[in-house]
Amino acid sequence: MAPNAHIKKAFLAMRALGIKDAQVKPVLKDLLTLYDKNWELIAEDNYRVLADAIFDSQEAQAIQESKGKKVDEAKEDEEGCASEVGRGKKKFHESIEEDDEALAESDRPLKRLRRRGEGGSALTSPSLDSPNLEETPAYGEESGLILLPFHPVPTETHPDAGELIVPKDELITDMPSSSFHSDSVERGDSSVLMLEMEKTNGHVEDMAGETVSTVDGITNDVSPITAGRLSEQKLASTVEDPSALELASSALGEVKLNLSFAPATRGTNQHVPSMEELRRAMEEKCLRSYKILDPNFSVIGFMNDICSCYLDLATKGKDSSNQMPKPLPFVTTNIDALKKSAASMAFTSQGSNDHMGVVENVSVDDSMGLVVVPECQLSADEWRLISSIGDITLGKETIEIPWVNEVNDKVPPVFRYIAQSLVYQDAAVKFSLGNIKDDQCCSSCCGDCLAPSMGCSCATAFNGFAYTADGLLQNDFLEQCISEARDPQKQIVQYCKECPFEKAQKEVTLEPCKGHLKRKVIKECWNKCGCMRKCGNRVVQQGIHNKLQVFFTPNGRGWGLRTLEKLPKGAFICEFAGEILTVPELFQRNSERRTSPVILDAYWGSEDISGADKALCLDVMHYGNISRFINHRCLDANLIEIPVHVETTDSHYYHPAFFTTREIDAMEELTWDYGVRFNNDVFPTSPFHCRCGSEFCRIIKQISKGKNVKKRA
Ligand SMILES: C[S@@+](CC[C@H](N)C(=O)[O-])C[C@H]1O[C@@H](n2cnc3c(N)ncnc32)[C@H](O)[C@@H]1O
Repeated sequence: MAPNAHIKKAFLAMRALGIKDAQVKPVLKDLLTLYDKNWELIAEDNYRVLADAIFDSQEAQAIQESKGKKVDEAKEDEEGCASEVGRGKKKFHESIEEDDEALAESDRPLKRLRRRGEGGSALTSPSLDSPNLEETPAYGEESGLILLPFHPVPTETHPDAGELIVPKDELITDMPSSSFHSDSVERGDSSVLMLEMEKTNGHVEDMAGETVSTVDGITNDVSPITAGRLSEQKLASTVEDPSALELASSALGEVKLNLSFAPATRGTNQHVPSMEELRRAMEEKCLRSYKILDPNFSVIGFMNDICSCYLDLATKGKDSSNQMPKPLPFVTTNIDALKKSAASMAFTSQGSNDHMGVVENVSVDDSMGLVVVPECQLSADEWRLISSIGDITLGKETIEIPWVNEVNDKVPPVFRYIAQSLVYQDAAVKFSLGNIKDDQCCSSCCGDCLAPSMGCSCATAFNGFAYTADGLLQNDFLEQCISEARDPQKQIVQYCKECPFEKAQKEVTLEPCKGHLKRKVIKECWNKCGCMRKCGNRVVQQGIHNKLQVFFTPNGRGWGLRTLEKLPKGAFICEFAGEILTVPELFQRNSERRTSPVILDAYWGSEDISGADKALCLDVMHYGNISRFINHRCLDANLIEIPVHVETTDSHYYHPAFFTTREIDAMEELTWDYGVRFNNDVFPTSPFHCRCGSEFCRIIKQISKGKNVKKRA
């Protein structure tokens, strides 16, 4: 690589960390000399050596400066400042010096991603991880736009305070220097949260308070606050007090902002929310409630919101918080992410960054920062997309499913999340009690049909229950399904007299049916049954319950779905929910397809699916659930799709449901064999070059077959 390309990459890497070029230059120069221009060493682990060297040089500089100050102080003491007046004067000087120190530190990077001694990669910028560096902003361009939810109200004494704050220089200028202690933020219940800025030597400075009104009208006693840099926060619980949460601290940890329960409330039915929970709750609140920071936004109001969020989370109770530990997604909050998203038009067409009080060089995992979004320029869909980071289902499932992109700046495609399939237009799917025959339900059951004493007609009509008492698939049943799907010897193929699929292609000469696999199906109990809602024969209808995550795959397969927890064999993951279309309707949608529809053909060929309207399929392109992100894997996929009857036993409609074919580790991608042949041009999805990585990959087999044929010829 040309030397200037190396330099450019190094600067880009540092810019992604919020380190200014001027800070990079001297250190890089030294490193090049030290390493004898060995770029390989410098670039290793995403320029970790360079970042560490910059941090080290900054720390050394800060220590040098503080030593200088101590010498000055000692001199002052020697000269004798013993009188009260003298002490007051000294305190004044100290506070000025603290401000100076903070100012001196304002050139520091936004955040050190990895503190010294901690493992892992120092740099986790998504744009750097991206295999395509071309996609990162060109050197010299502004790379990001974020704004801390912090906007002081202009006052007589601080007329400039109404301006937007640039995080990397964000001294808290609306508050006088020294120490801050706001107690008694009354919320009308017994839990009182104390917000305190404390010195790390353990003592909280009890300063004379002054009354400040907050945005929500609550009047608090607030004493002066020491200038600190929110962008250099350390977010962690304090070690000494497990119920206290450290919100922020200055770079060297001299000043900390802690959130703690008042002693009187300890031991009540409350849990201490994690910083991640709190941060996520606050991010959502800021996106939903504030959207764009208005000039009246006050940091005190913001801190009050933190307290009430904290209180809300704390009083939810331990159990509810345990149900769903909230993994913090790797969030791309910079403007480049949005430039490439559906929201791009809104951003690029309107105004320059200058209009928005712009900030540059944002560390993407500094999620206290928010994208500054001019609200009026975004469509509802775009808003939904941005705010679905924590839960792509937008609350439509009982469990949250976050999305993350550790590879590039892309955001997920716009689609409407639906937890249940919906008829698009012509599909004749209607459920009625009258259509369910007595032998197709278990009206005489009560309780749990899986209890041994029960003789349940739902089970007898379908050769026994498919589920175990643990809610997993019976192993025998699952193994049969797997071998029928994978082993051609075990497959029963049925042929339609007049295949709706061939018919829908409107070819002049109707092609013969290519055959449909006869499938094993599951019948669940439903509303006409006498059993309880939690009956063990109701699994798919209970919905998704595992911790899943949508993520961007690193090898060119777009988005995928993975599990965040270990899954047992035979576990239900999700159903394939989308628009219910007739096959002709599907073919009318001749758009470029990114998603693969599912044909509900489990019974085709075995009975007369006369009339094209009866042959149905599901399309997840515009309306769908999490299954729209499941990628294909040839043959040995870890999910299998099994037809499940819930509301009806009609053969033309069922729920295609995904179950695990084996135990799956946390963070493993969930895959499913679409059944695509790659040489079959009738499969209703756009062809894709398979990158499943399976040793049984059909495309690889085809390629090697082709090579062999050529060789023989
Ligand atoms: C149901 S979608 C899966 C989600 C999709 N990856 C996305 O980003 O939205 C199916 C599409 O994903 C891509 N895909 C799925 N499996 C793949 C594979 N094994 N290799 C390459 N592309 C794949 C293809 O573009 C396919 O049309």
